[in-house]
Amino acid sequence: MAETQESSLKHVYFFLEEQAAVSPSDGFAGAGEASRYGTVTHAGLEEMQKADSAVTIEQVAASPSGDLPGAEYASTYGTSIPSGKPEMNPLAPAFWMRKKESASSVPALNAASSLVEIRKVEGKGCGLFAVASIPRGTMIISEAPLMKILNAGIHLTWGPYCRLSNQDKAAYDAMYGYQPPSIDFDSIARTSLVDPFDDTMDGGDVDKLVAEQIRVMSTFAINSFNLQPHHLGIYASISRLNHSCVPNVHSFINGPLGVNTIYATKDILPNEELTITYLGGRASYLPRSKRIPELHRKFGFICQCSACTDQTGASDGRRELLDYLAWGLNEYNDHSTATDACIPASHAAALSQAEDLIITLKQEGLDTIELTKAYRIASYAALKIKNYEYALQLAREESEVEKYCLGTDLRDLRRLGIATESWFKRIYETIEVWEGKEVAREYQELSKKEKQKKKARRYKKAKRVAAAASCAE
Ligand SMILES: C[S@@+](CC[C@H](N)C(=O)[O-])C[C@H]1O[C@@H](n2cnc3c(N)ncnc32)[C@H](O)[C@@H]1O
Repeated sequence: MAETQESSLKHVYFFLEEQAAVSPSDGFAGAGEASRYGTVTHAGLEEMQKADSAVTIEQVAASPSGDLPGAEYASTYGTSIPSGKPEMNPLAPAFWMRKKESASSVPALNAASSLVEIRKVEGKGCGLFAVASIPRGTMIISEAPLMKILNAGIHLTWGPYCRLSNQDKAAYDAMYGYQPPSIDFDSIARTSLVDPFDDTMDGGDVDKLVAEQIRVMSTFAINSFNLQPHHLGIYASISRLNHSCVPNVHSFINGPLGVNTIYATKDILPNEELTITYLGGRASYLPRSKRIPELHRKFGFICQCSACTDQTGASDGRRELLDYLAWGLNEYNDHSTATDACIPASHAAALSQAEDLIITLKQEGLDTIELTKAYRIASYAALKIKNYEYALQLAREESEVEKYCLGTDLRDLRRLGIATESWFKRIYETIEVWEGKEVAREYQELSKKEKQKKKARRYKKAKRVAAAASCAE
């Protein structure tokens, strides 16, 4: 059991690796980081779920954000991104820009949402912008992929592209494209896609065809998301989301629904740009001096977000602290000894460290999916020291963040036993084992009441926001 718990702990911070799914949402930590923070696949979570204990830290490894664009080309095309990482672009290393100017004409967005529209943005091509006030927790877009391919090779884009309807082809053709110089698109096209024995084409025809295939492949490369477990997908609207190191929306690939959902993780004002993070895992916590070159190397742009332009050092200081806190909590388990100052050696110390992590994430504006995992660890530690009320309060906080990042249709997470709902169940079971049925029932009642109070407060706030918005109009 000790071994199971420890290996599970390795995954507590899998989300740190994940949020990339860049989305093109959900990150870009280097391959070397994988062993330190661990990554969790659905299969891995299922394994973790098998461990049987009243409360084990595997339950802490909560909500997946495994929606990020695929890393799966890595093996085929030689990038160093480990498979399964939620990176926005599997072909990321060393992109060079192919057609930034293509954004000069703004294509009509077949909007998957009436809350956003596509606009040109100076220096970024196009992006998605709010056309109304969008309160935190709003599901802004729910979109099926325009096209998806098996993540076994970029050459697989050509066939599905040719079969797109004219309308979908037009949406695809309007998208932004890069050619990563690290990938030899030309030889992929000539060896995998052109029949060398076809003598009906002359050399000029072949070159034209190859150029067209390269265009299609490079568009897919920069705009695709990782659809677990085996596909990559490109979205007419969602692939238009630009990056910020302080994002205001979260992308979640909801497998059972077959859609990518975009939720507002902050209150968004009319005309504000919607942004996701292309960075995941520890890469999010890099100081700007390292983050900026990393984004440039992988995506070909210089990030000008508020964190990257902060010259005061405050943002860098917080990210350094986040890295320290998160790494230590990742190493924490029921048997931790303080071999390193940042690894909590007791549950009380872990609780305090997780609280610091929560506060710092909020201060840095990273109050998105990472926060659910921080709450889960804090709740786990509180439960271990038998502070049941606090454990439940932290679980309710987690549940709220889960809702505003992922929504409520979480069939996959429930099936895997990693949704907050399952964590609540585990807390009650643990109380029952340790304190008896009656006490567990009392806590359940108490938590129900607190949930209702919270709901009433949320409702009042939503009414206030709606009233303020109608006054402004
Ligand atoms: C998935 S596309 C995003 C949509 C794209 N801007 C468009 O016009 O369709 C990714 C590309 O957008 C641009 N981009 C994304 N975020 C950016 C940012 N914060 N600053 C500048 N360019 C950015 C980069 O060129 C990047 O390679």
